[in-house]
Amino acid sequence: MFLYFFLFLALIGTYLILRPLLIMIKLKVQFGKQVYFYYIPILGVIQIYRSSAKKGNPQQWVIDIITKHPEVKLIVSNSVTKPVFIIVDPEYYKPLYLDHHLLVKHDQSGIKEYIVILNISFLLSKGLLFAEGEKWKEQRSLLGDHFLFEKLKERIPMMNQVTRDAINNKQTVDQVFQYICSITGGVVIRSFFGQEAEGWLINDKPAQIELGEILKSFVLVRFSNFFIYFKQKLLGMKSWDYFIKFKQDLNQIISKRKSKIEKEGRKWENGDFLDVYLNKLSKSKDTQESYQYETEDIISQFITLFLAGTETTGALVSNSLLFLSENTSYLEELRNEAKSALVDGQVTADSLKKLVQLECFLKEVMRLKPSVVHPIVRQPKSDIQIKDLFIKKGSYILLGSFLANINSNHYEKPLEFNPKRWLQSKPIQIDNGFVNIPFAAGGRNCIGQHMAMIEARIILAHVILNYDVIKNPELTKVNWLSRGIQTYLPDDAIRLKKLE
Ligand code: HEM
Repeated sequence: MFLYFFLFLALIGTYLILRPLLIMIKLKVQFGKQVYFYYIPILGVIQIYRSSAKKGNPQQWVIDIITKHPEVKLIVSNSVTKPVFIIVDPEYYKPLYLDHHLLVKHDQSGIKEYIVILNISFLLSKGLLFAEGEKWKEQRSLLGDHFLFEKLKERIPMMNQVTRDAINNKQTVDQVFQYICSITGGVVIRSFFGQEAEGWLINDKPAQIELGEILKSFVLVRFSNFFIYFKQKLLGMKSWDYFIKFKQDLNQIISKRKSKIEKEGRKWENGDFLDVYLNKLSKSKDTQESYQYETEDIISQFITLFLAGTETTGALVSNSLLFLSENTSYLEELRNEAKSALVDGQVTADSLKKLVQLECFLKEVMRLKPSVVHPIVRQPKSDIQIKDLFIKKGSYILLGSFLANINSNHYEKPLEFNPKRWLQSKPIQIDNGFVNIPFAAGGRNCIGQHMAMIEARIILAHVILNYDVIKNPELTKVNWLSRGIQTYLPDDAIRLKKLE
């Protein structure tokens, strides 16, 4: 009896392990050369990305597939017993961006689980990135207008100031990514809390630096395993009390603004996100609105914007500096453009428009080394049919456009770094409007995209006017760090040295 039970379990186990392979074979029969499949029992796509990362670039395996086989529309692999669909053809992923309600964000490495275990749900759950349904809609409509250029341009002087303060403090820079993130993080903090967060220290370090470190350790747990979590718990490394401490700090900052309003009346002179929230908070108490805002909404949204806006924009600027260190003629060209665009040493709303070459440069960097390679992994809420492709509920989906962006069907010499292509009338040969979408597309696209592009232009203009950008002489080959599978980052590749 026991033997039959064991055999039964073994049969089920074998079926589950082989199930993705059967799906891949079926797709191969249906699509022929247009489907590429890569099956590794149980480990699947995680193992493929890991071994590619060990060779210096986690994305190299997919780049190789697309370079050798531009006809591929779909790469299929597995994650334990589930199929993973990497959708390459824009015609297939476009409907999913447009109808984003068909999919749900997948808790990639148990982030929600950790949040519950650690009792730190205030961190992200109410923020835009992870909220779903009505809660997401409400938050998006509350903040949407404040991310439009007309509103953001009021923040341009602050962005100049934060960048120039950082530059004044540093003669040479070795840790370029961290340095740039201290600027992009500073901009998010100031955009959210205005002057109220001036001088905010966490563990005696500037908040924009320490907060980045804390979130990194959180992300490390997210992308690693329980072992690290317990190690941190048992050995007392990077205590989770940090989270509690900065929640207290944030509560204090919010209370300070509230009492200021009580004393001086509501002036709205700050125009920062805290104002937007406090305004909403006071109104939703008076009226019987369906969604009642609380202080935790504010904290959660701040952490979300810091997480979504700091390293992404930081990676864009750092990656741009690497390309500049490899091509000094571009460096000179962009310096000249920046010099002529600045007004009294400041980038203004008008001078931003003159940074045309710089904008093309950033676009080309994002095409080849995107700050977000894929949006967060998705799962269909129920079985879906996209054209002739059927995807079962619960499968994993990685949406494009990184692979479309390096495909010879869409670009001439796709792997060549050529910012000038963006000055051509038709840089993308076949384009359904979804080939070059570094900020995703549709209703769930990046709310911070204009802010990111304004910031990146301002920071890069100031940095190249003040520093020489040098490739790390000790490095023979640039390795690209894998932060999950999301961000592309050159490992310790550049140095900055103040110009005489
Ligand atoms: C170069 C910089 C940036 C890039 C490449 C980028 C890219 C993206 C992408 C691809 C998404 C879609 C993610 C998904 O659906 O899984 C996204 C979402 C988001 N981004 Fe950005 N982002 C950048 C900067 C920023 C900035 C500066 C902010 C705000 C301070 C921001 C805030 C957000 C938020 C809140 C979402 C979630 C939006 C929603 O689900 O409604 N991002 N971003």
